[in-house]
Amino acid sequence: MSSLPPVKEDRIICELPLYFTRDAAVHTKDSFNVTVREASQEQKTGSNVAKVIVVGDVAVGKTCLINRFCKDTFDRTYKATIGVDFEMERFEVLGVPFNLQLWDTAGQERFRCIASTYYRGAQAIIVVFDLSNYGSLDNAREWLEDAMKDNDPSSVLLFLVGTKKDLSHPDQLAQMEQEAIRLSEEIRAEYWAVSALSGESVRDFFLRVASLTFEANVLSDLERNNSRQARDIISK
Ligand SMILES: Nc1nc2c(ncn2[C@@H]2O[C@H](COP(=O)(O)OP(=O)(O)OP(=O)(O)O)[C@@H](O)[C@H]2O)c(=O)[nH]1
Repeated sequence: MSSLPPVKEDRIICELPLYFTRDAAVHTKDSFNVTVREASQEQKTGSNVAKVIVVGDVAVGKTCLINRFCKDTFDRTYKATIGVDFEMERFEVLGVPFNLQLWDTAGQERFRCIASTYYRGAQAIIVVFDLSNYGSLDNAREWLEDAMKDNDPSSVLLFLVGTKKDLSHPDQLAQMEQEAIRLSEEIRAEYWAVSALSGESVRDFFLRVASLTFEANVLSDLERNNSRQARDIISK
């Protein structure tokens, strides 16, 4: 396993459980595309996969963020996501194969209905806003509430991600980050600031998502096994 840069402490806002979440995940690089229909069927494959949905205002940079990580590309031309797009990314966490299903949803109002039908069963929600656009941070809470409707708040990991860090003037950035950190504390999300253009923090961010979702899956497997064993003992 290659060693990874340590996670910056100042990015860890809320107290998520930390058993083996540091430097644990490795991106195995052989990502693959499947259709949304195939992905929907794959949702039931169990603890070696986590569903992650990416939501946020139109043109905040959701697709670019995913493409920077999955394909190491960046496109300056805006192409709206229609409904949802899907990427499956492979990792190894502590040597164990693990997949992230990344659901890139449309920010445009007219596609919101279609996109929201894919929210159910998310293990992590990434709410994206644009660090050069105050309005997109204002709307982050509404996106989160929408994405939470069909999910269990006690088991979903939340991330608040400010994109386009390269565009922000330092003064504006400081003010936006202050506001974003306040919101992330309130909603118990982990806050990250990234740039898909430069690639800053993108890789660290997704490795963090992989590590935390892997850990959550392992813990819930353990819990299930323990309660099954307890039931077996009681019924004997
Ligand atoms: N400078 C800069 N521009 C960015 C960055 N990320 C995205 N962009 C630009 O912002 C625009 C919108 O990016 P998208 O990734 O398509 O936005 P989106 O959130 O997926 O948009 P919808 O699919 O409509 O919801 C594009 O023109 C990108 O080139 C970034 O980190 N820095």
